[in-house]
Amino acid sequence: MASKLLRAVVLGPPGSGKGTVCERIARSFGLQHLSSGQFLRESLGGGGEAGALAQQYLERGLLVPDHVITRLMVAELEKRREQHWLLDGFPRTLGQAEALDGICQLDLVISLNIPFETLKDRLSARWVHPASGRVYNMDFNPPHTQGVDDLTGEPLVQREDDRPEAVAARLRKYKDAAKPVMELYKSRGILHSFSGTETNKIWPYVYTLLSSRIPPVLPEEEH
Ligand SMILES: Nc1ncnc2c1ncn2[C@H]1C[C@H](O)[C@@H](COP(=O)(O)OP(=O)(O)OP(=O)(O)O)O1
Ligand SMILES: Nc1nc2c(ncn2[C@@H]2O[C@H](COP(=O)(O)OP(=O)(O)O)[C@@H](O)[C@H]2O)c(=O)[nH]1
Repeated sequence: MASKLLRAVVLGPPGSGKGTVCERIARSFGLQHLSSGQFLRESLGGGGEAGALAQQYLERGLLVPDHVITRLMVAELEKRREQHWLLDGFPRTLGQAEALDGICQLDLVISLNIPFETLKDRLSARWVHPASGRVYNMDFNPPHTQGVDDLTGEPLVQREDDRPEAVAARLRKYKDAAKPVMELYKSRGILHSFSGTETNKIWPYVYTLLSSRIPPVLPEEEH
């Protein structure tokens, strides 16, 4: 078993289950789940330059410019040089992938390939706790009490860009930006694609792949 630090990325369209799969991997293998969306949300209101810049984009549901997110992610990765990590939401463009290449060598890229109809259904049933980024789904993982976050009891909200009218355009945009990123990782032989409509069915394959690189701290069924 390799002892070097694992550098992994999970790619997939909005609603594909990146956050859900990353949480399971983080728990099962004891590695850090680093979500670019989460870092951006945390940077807002902190008085910093990155936060002020990012806010203008997030308010409008837009991707932030490459240099803003790259600077933020590089700073976070620098703090975690001695840890295994897994990226969720970054890189999202070829420019970001090239910047990431400048600071590390990726071992593994997991791509979640989920049918469009499934994505639409999931996003319209997604509810989030804005402060923490915790995500619920009214069918798949509902909160204990309807409409409120399990840990804080604060209200859950539906994101504007999860409305069905906004989803198709969002998915198209994702595809255009992600295609060259996937091609890059495929050409390098580190891309592993998983297709299906249910995270629970994809999970055992993801677990097996990860187990070949890093020892698990929890068995597959205890994610
Ligand atoms: N790598 C990135 N490049 C540019 N903008 C980003 C990046 N990551 C996140 N953002 C911005 C734009 C996103 O709309 C916002 C929130 O990100 P995130 O929580 O990952 O949700 P998302 O819009 O990607 O939807 P989803 O969780 O459905 O994939 O942050
Ligand atoms: N019905 C159903 N919902 C799922 C499944 N996997 C994840 N979800 C939900 O689908 C939504 C999108 O998942 P998320 O992990 O946020 O995806 P991301 O946008 O790629 O990070 C969330 O509400 C999840 O709880 C699944 O297998 N079935």
